Amino acid sequence: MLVNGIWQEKWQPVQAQDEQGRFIRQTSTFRHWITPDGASGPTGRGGFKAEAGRYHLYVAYICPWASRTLMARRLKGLEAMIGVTVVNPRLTDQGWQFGGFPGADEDPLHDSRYLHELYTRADPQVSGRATVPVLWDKQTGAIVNNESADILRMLNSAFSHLVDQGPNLYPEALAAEIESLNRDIYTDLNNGVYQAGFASSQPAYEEAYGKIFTRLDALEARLGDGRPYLFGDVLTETDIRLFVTLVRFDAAYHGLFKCNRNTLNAMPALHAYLHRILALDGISETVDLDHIKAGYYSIKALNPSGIVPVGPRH
Ligand SMILES: N[C@@H](CCC(=O)N[C@@H](CS)C(=O)NCC(=O)O)C(=O)O
Repeated sequence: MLVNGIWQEKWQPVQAQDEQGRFIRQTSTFRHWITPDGASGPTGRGGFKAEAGRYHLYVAYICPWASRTLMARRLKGLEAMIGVTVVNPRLTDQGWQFGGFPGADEDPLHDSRYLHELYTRADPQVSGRATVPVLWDKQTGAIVNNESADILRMLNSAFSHLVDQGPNLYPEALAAEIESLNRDIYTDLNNGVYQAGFASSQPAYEEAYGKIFTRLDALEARLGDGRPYLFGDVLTETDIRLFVTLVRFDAAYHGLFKCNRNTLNAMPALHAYLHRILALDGISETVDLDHIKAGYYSIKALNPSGIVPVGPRH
């Protein structure tokens, strides 16, 4: 991680913990918003007007948070508006690296070697983790935002006057229900799997494991009434937020993170839901199982041998 703009060599991919051994997720540093006219959004400062070709997304296919933004970019038809660069799935002691793995890109904008160089380019005094996703502004050389929940929401609406495509991922009429289910899915699943995987005590692990499978059982029942998506016929941002965890479940969380009561194959409604979303136009291209497995299984603290399991293949 970075402290006052200096990369810390003793960086460990295991994140902060509380006194009971529970994993604690760090907060994001850059919180500006792209808006149709450049006015400021709910957080951060203004000056980031929606314009074709001005912004660039840095992502990792391994990363569920980054994948949210890739999915939104695809669903909203923004590929021609916003470029994408995919980092190497294996975290190094310098954090995310460009190139050096099939499907990983070099940095097309600054020829950086590591992602943290973008953070210090944007703010020479920055402190914090150099995480993906990063939404970069080519015009001012700034990081607009590195919080996937914000990016997902701004991609839904900021460019609609330029490209009118895809579902409204955040319909006003569902806002309260979306916020509430987002919270449950984040706590129990998106972050819950990391809490299971990075727990450093038996009770912390079991607490996370319990939350994960209670939530999966509830979602299996919810989808069991035949609805295609969580809120019925329309796909929302909540579906994206659930999908990114489900699509990694059997390949990474079941084995490496010990979320192993069952695989998702054993939950028919969730399994069908996962494949329904995967079959949407362009979505399978936002998922790369080789990156996902290589990335998660390169976490030395959890898998010292670095051996990557052969299965599952899809
Ligand atoms: N709050 C961030 C979290 C992003 C995040 O944790 N990304 C991970 C990859 S899955 C990362 O870049 N980790 C590197 C690090 O923590 O140094 C978001 O949702 O955008």
